[in-house]
Amino acid sequence: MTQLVELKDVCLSFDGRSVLDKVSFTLNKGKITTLVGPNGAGKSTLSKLVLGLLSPDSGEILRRRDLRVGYVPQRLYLDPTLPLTVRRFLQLGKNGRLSIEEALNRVGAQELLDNRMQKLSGGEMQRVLLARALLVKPELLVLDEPVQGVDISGQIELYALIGRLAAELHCAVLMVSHDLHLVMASTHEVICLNRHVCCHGEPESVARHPEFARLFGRPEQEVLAVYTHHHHCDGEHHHHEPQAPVIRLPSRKQ
Ligand SMILES: Nc1ncnc2c1ncn2[C@@H]1O[C@H](COP(=O)(O)OP(=O)(O)OP(=O)(O)O)[C@@H](O)[C@H]1O
Repeated sequence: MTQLVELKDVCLSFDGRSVLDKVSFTLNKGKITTLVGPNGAGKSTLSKLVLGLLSPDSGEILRRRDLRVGYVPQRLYLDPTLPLTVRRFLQLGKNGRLSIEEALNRVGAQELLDNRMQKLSGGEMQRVLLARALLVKPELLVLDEPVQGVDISGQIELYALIGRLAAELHCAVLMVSHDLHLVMASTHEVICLNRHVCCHGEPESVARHPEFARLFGRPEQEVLAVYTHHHHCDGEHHHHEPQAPVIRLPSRKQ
């Protein structure tokens, strides 16, 4: 079965204020789905519904039985005075399906094993959080802003890494992102959310959708080149290379 989670007409209010209205979509094995939308659009809330941390007021969420889920939360508070190494941090979440070493290897962060968590750079921290999410050998990865605190080239690398992990583990990914520019090359589907689903589909079609333009600005206002990665195989080596922009998108205006 490729379908892992299905949301049907999900609604949720906080204190009488509607935050999500009739949201429906499915998450499938091997597919990366990205939620984009402005601040307060309900992206994190929707991720928590998918994870089962919140329940909808109405509508249905069908999850495959015993689904293994890895989660990278939007915020992680670490006591700056706590002497916590990466190894110890990962041991706290360990459940034995993947070793700590293998999880770190998969995210290219094996050399961080004995580093202090509080001393990690933004990109290193995100890799360690991804490694923690991999320990369960997830069938679904839920990543709430997995590139936050990372510079542009680091973001491109992280998105490429997430794409590789989804393919290697053949897992579904639900990712929250603030914008579509850099995530485009690594996602199969985009859901543009503003409390309801404004538009939904392949990244190129969402980028051209009038609702997306209304939320994020018009292409003529300011444009940003989009990174796309191309696969080159010369028989021995497999490369991922940044290429010239193939599509120009509006920058987000708030
Ligand atoms: N536990 C809660 N109680 C009350 N209101 C909440 C709660 N959690 C979220 N909200 C509200 O729900 C709305 C959606 O919040 P959410 O964090 O899901 O948005 P988001 O799209 O992830 O935003 P951002 O991009 O800023 O992270 C916001 O107005 C927020 O204040």
